[in-house]
Amino acid sequence: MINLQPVDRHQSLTVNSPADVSLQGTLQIPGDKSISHRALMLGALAEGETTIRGLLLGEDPRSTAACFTAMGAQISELNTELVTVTGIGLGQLQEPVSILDAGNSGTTMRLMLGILASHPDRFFTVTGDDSLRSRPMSRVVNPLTEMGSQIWGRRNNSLAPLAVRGRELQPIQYHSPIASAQVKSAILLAGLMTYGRTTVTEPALSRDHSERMLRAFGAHIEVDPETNSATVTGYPTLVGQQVIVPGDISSAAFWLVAGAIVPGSELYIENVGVNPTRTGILVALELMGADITLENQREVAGEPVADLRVKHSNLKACEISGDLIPRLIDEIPILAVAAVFAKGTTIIKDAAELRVKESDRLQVMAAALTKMGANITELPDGLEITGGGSLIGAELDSFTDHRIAMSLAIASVMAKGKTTIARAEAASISYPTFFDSLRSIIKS
Ligand SMILES: O=C(O)C1=C[C@@H](OP(=O)(O)O)[C@@H](O)[C@H](O)C1
Ligand SMILES: C=C(OP(=O)(O)O)C(=O)O
Repeated sequence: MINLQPVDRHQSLTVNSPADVSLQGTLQIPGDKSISHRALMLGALAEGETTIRGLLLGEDPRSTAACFTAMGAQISELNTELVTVTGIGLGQLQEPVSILDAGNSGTTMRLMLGILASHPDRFFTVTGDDSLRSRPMSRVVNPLTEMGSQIWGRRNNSLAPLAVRGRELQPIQYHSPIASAQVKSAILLAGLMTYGRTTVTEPALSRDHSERMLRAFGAHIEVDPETNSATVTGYPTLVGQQVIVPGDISSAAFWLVAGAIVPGSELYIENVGVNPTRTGILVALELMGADITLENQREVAGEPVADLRVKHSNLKACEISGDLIPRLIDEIPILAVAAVFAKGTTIIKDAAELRVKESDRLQVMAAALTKMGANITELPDGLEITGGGSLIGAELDSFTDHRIAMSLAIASVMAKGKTTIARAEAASISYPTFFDSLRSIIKS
């Protein structure tokens, strides 16, 4: 029997688990977080009305909606059925009368900086929560400064709170040192309001939702898959669109791993976005020998979608590195849990980026899984995990990181004894109904 105590704000999750259960059922997962942010932002910048179906109702898109409402976009009440954004047209954002708050959301802050920097003569201030105020913004501030923007902040303009005075910018050809969709998107969004052609080249391809959606809204976007570069031509007319947001594969990842590691399980996960720049989790789990099938593959509003079926299987270790990392960057905490139940030693490397997410995810996962009895070593840029196939309950903390809260919750289902996860409510950043869904699939 698993006893999963309810999680409310500021409460702990308690799981009592002798793992004599399996996971069974059909799951609908919430909308894709990356696509939700972009639909709200482009809807605000476009002319006319944008409709969004399937928006993620997590805290992060709520932060984006609040920021753009403060700058004059009309956004209807947020719900999953239908959200309407009445855009105000490219370059027309109003100067907000107060500080813009990106909350916990790196995507909101970084993408928005590109938009704000290119709005001449407006003044903006941007902040976020404790976690976001410690995350590096220089990765977007530097290229935007190269384009001529004026941005000030703590620690040599690299940490929020930030102040921005919008200006007419110059186009650049930027070679990003990191594969980051947030960096790429911030520059492309700045390039929308910059005469000429602005190009971003990245060392490996990161998620391409911005390129797809910008094109759908009417921007001129060229991509070169040979060089991983994307170019935007300034001052297009953006026209409101009908966006349908698929389910978030980063949220589905928790069920894919849970179904794979809990004996006797079978889960069916409907309506999952399977954009190739996001399917690294499927590649990694396939390398580990997971039993996952893609059904009903289709295209919905410019994004590939499928239903996923996962059944328990005996996993084996694998190596996850290189160009695969940006394709599964947010799934590494839950992949570490999978590796605990895989035969052999799994190596995850080239993933130093995890140290500057909502928490230092390498350090936090290594410490939490060590406390649960796993054989895990923190590497400078990754993790080394020798699968032992068993965990014990422990007192854990999410460190207010949503991916950590959910990864440890799945680990706790497989742990013998009682696990508590403090600040488990962090899950609501990207998956407000996560614990209800977990409760619904536990069968004893
Ligand atoms: O562009 C996006 O929507 C995102 C990009 C990724 O961040 P980086 O660009 O920092 O890798 C990812 O971790 C984040 O959850 C969402
Ligand atoms: C890193 C994440 O998001 P963001 O950078 O938008 O805070 C995430 O969702 O795991």
